[in-house]
Amino acid sequence: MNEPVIRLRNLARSFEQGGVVIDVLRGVNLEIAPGEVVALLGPSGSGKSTLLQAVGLLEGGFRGSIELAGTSAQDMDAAERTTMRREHLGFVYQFHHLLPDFNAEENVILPQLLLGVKRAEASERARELLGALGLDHRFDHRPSQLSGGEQQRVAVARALANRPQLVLADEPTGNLDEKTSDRVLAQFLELVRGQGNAALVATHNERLAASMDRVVRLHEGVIERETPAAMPR
Ligand SMILES: Nc1ncnc2c1ncn2[C@@H]1O[C@H](COP(=O)(O)OP(=O)(O)OP(=O)(O)O)[C@@H](O)[C@H]1O
Repeated sequence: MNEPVIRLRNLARSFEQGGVVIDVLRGVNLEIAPGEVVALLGPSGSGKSTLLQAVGLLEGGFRGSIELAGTSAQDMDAAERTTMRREHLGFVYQFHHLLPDFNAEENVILPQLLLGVKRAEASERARELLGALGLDHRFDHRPSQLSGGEQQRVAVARALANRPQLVLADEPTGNLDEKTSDRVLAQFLELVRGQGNAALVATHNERLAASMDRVVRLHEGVIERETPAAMPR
């Protein structure tokens, strides 16, 4: 079997608030194979965002182990985590977090420049992705000049620009109306599959989840159920 892009072992995270300790993640075990698209379902407060933050190497304070692309995140310092994120991960959030002073194309070019890609090549890649998402006519629009669905599609293009091995999406279309949300998500999944990226997508949408390769359900900080059966370990 191919080496998983991500391997979580006994991942745990607690928060202390007002002297009370809340165990949000209580021993999560999860592996995602290259190119596998996984839905992360669970009631509000079950720890989906916390799990995505851990996998995205965005926050410390976790117990257990995280291996990304065969490398343990345990001993990485902040600079190494940033490099891992840039090289291996793409992020799509509920709110697009695009840079307001840059146009759509520039927002997709920037993460590539940070990896040392030449401007002309980065521009070509940005246009190819934006074009695939139906935004040919929006290259030079700033985020404020785009609709919510268009903004989110630019965010999708940005997340995929560096061909990440794993795309992390946290309720990626949660702030859009249902029809737009369905359309953007379908495009997102099509692109992810077309490029062979693996993805972990937190969502409340059961129908959408059912269209992915695997559904993982988080309940009170542990993975309660997986459909279809988990990969053999
Ligand atoms: N920095 C923090 N300090 C204290 N508690 C936190 C912190 N971050 C998250 N929590 C708590 O952890 C729990 C899980 O939060 P999380 O955002 O991971 O859930 P979620 O499954 O993503 O929920 P939703 O579907 O509503 O987005 C919540 O009870 C939340 O209050």
